[in-house]
Amino acid sequence: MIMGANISKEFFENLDEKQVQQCGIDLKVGTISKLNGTGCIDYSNNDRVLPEYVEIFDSEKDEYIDLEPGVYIVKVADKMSIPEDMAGFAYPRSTLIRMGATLYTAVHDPGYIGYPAYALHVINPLRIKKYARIAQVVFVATKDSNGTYEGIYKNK
Ligand SMILES: O=c1ccn([C@H]2C[C@H](O)[C@@H](COP(=O)(O)OP(=O)(O)OP(=O)(O)O)O2)c(=O)[nH]1
Repeated sequence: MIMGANISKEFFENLDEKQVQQCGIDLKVGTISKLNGTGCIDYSNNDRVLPEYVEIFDSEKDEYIDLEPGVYIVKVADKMSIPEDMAGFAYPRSTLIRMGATLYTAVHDPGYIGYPAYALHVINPLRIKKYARIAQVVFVATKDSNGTYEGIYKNK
């Protein structure tokens, strides 16, 4: 079952009412980075390498950015703390899709705490203004989870 927003808003600090949707929470843009170099993904994580992130926008100090088609990494400005018996799934806002851009997102694990990062695929040129709401996250109850998230992205 998807949690109603009156439950999931408790997983965030400093939310604005505008972010509280019917069954999800809208997430704001924090920073935007370009990718530089080659990533490496393997089985054990021993050889895991993330490409260099070159920050090109920060909602704290910039008003807007005009993005050309390409792939960028967006770090959201909202910190979430997911309970041990829930998981989160983030989607692009439909407004973003209607402008010819989308997000690629993964599972938000039980026990995860932090500011998620998503890949933003800009297909049609796009202006993003500071703290734009670009994603919506929904939370579901998990049954019999195998522990909580303790990986390298926790508290980042
Ligand atoms: O699009 C997403 C989805 C999730 N997360 C956060 C929440 C999630 O709990 C955490 C780790 O995600 P995942 O388990 O997919 O990471 P991994 O690549 O398997 O890394 P690890 O080795 O730390 O498990 O990252 C994001 O930042 N972006």
